[in-house]
Amino acid sequence: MTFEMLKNRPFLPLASERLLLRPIHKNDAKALAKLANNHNVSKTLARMPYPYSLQDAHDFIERKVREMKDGSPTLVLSILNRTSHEFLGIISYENGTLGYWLGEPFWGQGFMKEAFQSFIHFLFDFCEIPEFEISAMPLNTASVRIIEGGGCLPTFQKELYSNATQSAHLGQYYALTRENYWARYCAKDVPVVWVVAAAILKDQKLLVAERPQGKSMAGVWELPGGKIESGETPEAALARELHEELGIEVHHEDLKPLTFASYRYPKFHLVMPFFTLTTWRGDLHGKEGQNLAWISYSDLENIPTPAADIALFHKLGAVMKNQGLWG
Ligand SMILES: Nc1nc2c([nH]c(=O)n2[C@H]2C[C@H](O)[C@@H](COP(=O)(O)OP(=O)(O)OP(=O)(O)O)O2)c(=O)[nH]1
Repeated sequence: MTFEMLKNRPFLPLASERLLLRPIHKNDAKALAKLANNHNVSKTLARMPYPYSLQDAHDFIERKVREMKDGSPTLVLSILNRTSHEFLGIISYENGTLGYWLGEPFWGQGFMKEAFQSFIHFLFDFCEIPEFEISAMPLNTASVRIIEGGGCLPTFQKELYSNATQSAHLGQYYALTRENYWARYCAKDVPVVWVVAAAILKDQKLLVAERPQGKSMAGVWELPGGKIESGETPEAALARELHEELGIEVHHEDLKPLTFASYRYPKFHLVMPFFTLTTWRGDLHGKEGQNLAWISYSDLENIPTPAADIALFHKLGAVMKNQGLWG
């Protein structure tokens, strides 16, 4: 996928343990202005003005939303608390350069490290960017730790002019290539986990299930399915899982293979054959107390999904919308 391909498609929010990253939106203006109007935040940033008014926030958001719509290589995402949806800050990629800031009340809790990891993984994996550049003022030690801890390598030093302090400071520049990122990310051997999942479609809607509390990735919405047991075929495993989870009977001939995911999570490598299903027997209902939802294509921008599913949902959208099976 490239930035051009993100155009005119729903942007699936990026979910991590505590955070949600999604494109900046005009409703963020008030919270953004409140957090940005803080000299402690803007003094180590090159372009942020101080004081920062509500009008500044509206202008910034309007400009960035327009640039993202144009299909330019720009992603400006709001960092939100995944549960409360409170606005915490911004992370962005614009023409090869990454930038971020976090509101002062949220410093010192590892939020930016988490947002940074989730965002750069998406940029290298899904958007296939070849590399990015990032800079920080060395006096911003928290930021330097995140950048260096993320594997970025120092390139050169240059003066950075801070709008807020109206003065120039020494800036350290860094870069990270896709090749170096993957080499580092994949350096550790992790187990391969085989999972099978289904896109169940009815009346132009897709069924998704919320991962319950207590499981990994709790609260994200996934496709029904589960782990393939030893000796099982993907089809048999899916039929078993759908019977256990949804009380339906599915036969081999109901299942149409669509694509598969091969996705590296930090602790395991997921391989997930992915089938579509439009016919089954029995009354479909959640048998394990899980929340279920029938969603349309545009609803995707409002539900967090496992990172591995983002590409699957796009593929599903491309195929099923054409066939008139998903609206
Ligand atoms: N069922 C399903 N699982 C998915 C999807 N996307 C995705 O990354 N997964 C991951 C989440 C889990 O780590 C694994 C499925 O395991 P599971 O649902 O059978 O088992 P589990 O949650 O009890 O296992 P675990 O995560 O606690 O290890 O695959 C998806 O769309 N559907």
